[in-house]
Order: sequence, then structure tokens, then C-alpha cells
Amino acid sequence: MTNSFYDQFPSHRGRMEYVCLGCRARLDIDELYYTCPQCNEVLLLEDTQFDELRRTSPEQWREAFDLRAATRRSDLKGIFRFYELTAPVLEPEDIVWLGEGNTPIIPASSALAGHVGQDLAFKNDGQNPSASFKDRGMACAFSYLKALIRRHGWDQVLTVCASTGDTSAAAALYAAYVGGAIKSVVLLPQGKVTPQQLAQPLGSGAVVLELPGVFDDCMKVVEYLAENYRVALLNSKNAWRILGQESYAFEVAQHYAWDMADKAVFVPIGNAGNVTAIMSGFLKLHRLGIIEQLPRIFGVQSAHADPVYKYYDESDPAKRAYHPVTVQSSVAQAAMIGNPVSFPRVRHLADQYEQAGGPGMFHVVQVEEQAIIEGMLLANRHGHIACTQGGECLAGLLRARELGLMQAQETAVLDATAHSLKFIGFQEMYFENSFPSEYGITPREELMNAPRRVLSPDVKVRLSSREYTLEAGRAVAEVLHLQAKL
Ligand SMILES: N[C@@H](CCOP(=O)(O)O)C(=O)O
Repeated sequence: MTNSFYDQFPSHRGRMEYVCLGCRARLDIDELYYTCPQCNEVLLLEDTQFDELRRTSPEQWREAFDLRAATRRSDLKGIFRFYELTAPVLEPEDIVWLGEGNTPIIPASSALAGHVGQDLAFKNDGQNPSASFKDRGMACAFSYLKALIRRHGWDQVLTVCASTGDTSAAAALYAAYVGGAIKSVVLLPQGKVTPQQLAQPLGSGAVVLELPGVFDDCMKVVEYLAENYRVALLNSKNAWRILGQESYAFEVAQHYAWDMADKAVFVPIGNAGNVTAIMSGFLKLHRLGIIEQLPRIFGVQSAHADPVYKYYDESDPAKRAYHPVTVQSSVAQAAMIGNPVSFPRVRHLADQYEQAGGPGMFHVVQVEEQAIIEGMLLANRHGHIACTQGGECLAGLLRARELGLMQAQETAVLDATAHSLKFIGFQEMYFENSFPSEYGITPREELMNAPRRVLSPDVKVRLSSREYTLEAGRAVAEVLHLQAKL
């Protein structure tokens, strides 16, 4: 490999097609499809030239991706470091990069690992530009949209998505950046998006529409719009989103020097796009021999939104039946989804995953709300920036251990899908013991925290600056029981 590998855009081009997971129809990518026009099933994208990538050896791929980590090219800096595995039909001028990808994997402190009883690390996807993993998918979806706009000369594209808050923030951010023909509209379940998440698309200038109901209701409306009007759907039903999110798996593998032995990756399941993407990403690496072993995948769902858990809870595959559920309030609000659009993709990829890696490679565990919020608090007390979904992953790891599913030598990689600050209202509710009863959460004293007022405000008004410093200093020292220097 030479320097040119990371200074030049790859010359390799694939041939991509949509593949229907129902009737296996193949569709041209020159049109925007979300579901199969023949059978209405969801789609995945496939590169029919994927096998050509085998002409490059696994060692060469590993070296190439490692070298590309040092690129100066903005079109290869983010998720397209793995261009050949992602969307090798895009041209450099189409690629949108807002700094997404390359999020750090932070090993837990020995105190946290000791508490949990397992080696673990958080991958901080909240360090993406809109503060969640959705940016990975949006970077790819918007790059593809730009390619379509360029080819077709479209002068107006209305992008729409339903959201619990993260997708809308990402969609609005990328739309604001690309601008031109693109205008972003987001549909949110009224009162079920945190104030921080609501502020994001508003700040990016998107049209923000609130609907009564939950995410599943908004998703149906977006599906209706995409079926009946000329709009571009940006939820993970859009298979380009899935491709971008595969980068999470590529980055995890690269972080561990392409050695996935004894790794267990924990992912919260909401609309199920991310777990789909992560399995698909690892499978691609495995097919090319870039990783020799697949990591185990653990999906995690709250008992308040658990249709995928319920499906896999039946151990006999022949007896499994999928039923959407009615969600209840959840602190893992981003995953508060009763009918995930990507469920057929999960089933398809979980089968492939176990065929490639053997039984026990894919599990779904169910966790309680109390365990989720305490997972977040515990992580963050040990120096992490986990959101409630990151807390859900930690709760999932603890549950997997209780069920005897973890092996002592395994390292768990937990997906902190968003920045903790987006969900900080749930921390506040815990600290103030103000959770509405439907969450079923009772705060524990040892995890609570609150600011302590040291002086009354009038002291600041009454005293001179010097006197105030002395008074406040003494008051703080008293609260902290500080010993005076001799
Ligand atoms: N939690 C998601 C729900 C929609 O997911 P998507 O990946 O299908 O867009 C959100 O942030 O809105």
C-alpha cells in the first residue's frame, strides 16, 4: 500500500441494487425505494460486485483501512473510510461529511468493570455531530440523495422522517448543510421528544410537525406520505441509512485490531435499523476475511417496548411469531417503538449471522426501566457520557450475566447511541424523585444527587467582594469539613 491509498479517492466501483427481503425482487438504485413495489416488504442494498473485493487480501484490506485513518481527504475521513464496503457507487463530489464516525471506544474504569464483573467499554456515538449514531446513516443517505439530485437535476426535494428525537436532529442537520434543493420536514410525537432533541431540528431550520400519539403513529404517517407523495423518507426504512450505520461495526473491528474473538457487542433495539446495520457490517468483514471471527451480538429492549425480545424469547424457531406491542413510557425513549420497521431485516440478518458464526451468536435480552436509568447513572458516575440507551446496554450486559450468557473472558462493547445531555431530563427526574408512576422507577438514595445551596443570595448583595469571598470560602470549607492549613 502506498500513500496514494489514502490521498486518492478509491477507483473501485461496485454495482448496487435494492433487494427485497420478501419476494427477492431486485430494483434499480436510480429510483428512491423504501419497500418493494411488488410485495411491500423492506429492502436491503447489495453490491453485486462484492466478490471482486476478494481480489484484495484480508491483510491488504486491514492495512488499507488503517492507512486511510490518516487521510487528509474529507470524503474519506468519516464513514467512507470504508467506501468499498459501504456505497462504492458514490462519487467524491456527492459525499457529505460533517465529522461523523470515528467515535471513541472508552474502556470502563477498573472500578466499573469490577462492579459489573466483566471487561467492558462504551462506544460513544453521542460524539457524532448531532450527538447520536443517526449521523452515520444520514451521511450516507444524504450523499446518495446528492447523487440523485445531480443525475436527475431535481430542484426540490422534501425529506421527511418520523422521530423520537435523534433521527430528526440528524436529518435536519444534514439537510441544513446540503441545502439547495433539499428541505427538511420532521414529524415528532408530541411531548415524547426531549426538549434538547426538539431544539435541534428547530435550530437547523427544519419544518417541525408534532402529532399526537407515539413514534409508531408518526412512522405510519411518514410511510403514508412516502407511498402517496413525492418525498424522500429518511428513516432507517431507507436502506441507504443502514449502509452508513454499518460503519459502527467496521470501526469496532478496527479499534480491536480486527480481532473480534471474545467480543460481545450490545445494541439497544428501537426501530431496529442499527442492530441490522451492525450485523450486516460484521458479516461483510467476515465474508472478506478481514475479521476471522464474528463478535456476539446482544440486542437489548426495555420491558416497556419489547416486540423483538418477545419474538426471540421463543426458543423454537418454528414457533416464533412476530407481534407489534403497544409501548409504555420508557426512559430509553429513543427505543420506545412497538413495531420496528426493520424487524424483517433483523430476522434475515440474525439467521445469516448464526449461519456464519454458529448458534448463540445473536441474543435479545429484556431489561426493566429501573435497570436502564440506573445503568446510565452508574456509567456516568464512572466517567462515561452514556444516554439512557447506553444505560440500557449496561442493563443488558448485567442481565446477560444473570442469565449466564456471558463468558468470563469476553469484553462487552456497549453502544452509547447518543450524548447523555439529550436525555438529561430523565436523570433530573431520578434525582428529584419525580418520575410519573407509569415508568415504575423508584430512585435509590445512593444514586441521587442534588446541588446544595451554600449561601443565601442576599450575602452577595450585602458584602464587599473581598468579604464575600471570605464568607463563601469559609462556608464551602465547612460543608466539605476541610482542615485548615497550619
Ligand atoms: N430512535 C429513532 C427512531 C427512528 O429510527 P430510524 O433509525 O428508523 O430513523 C429516532 O431517533 O427517531
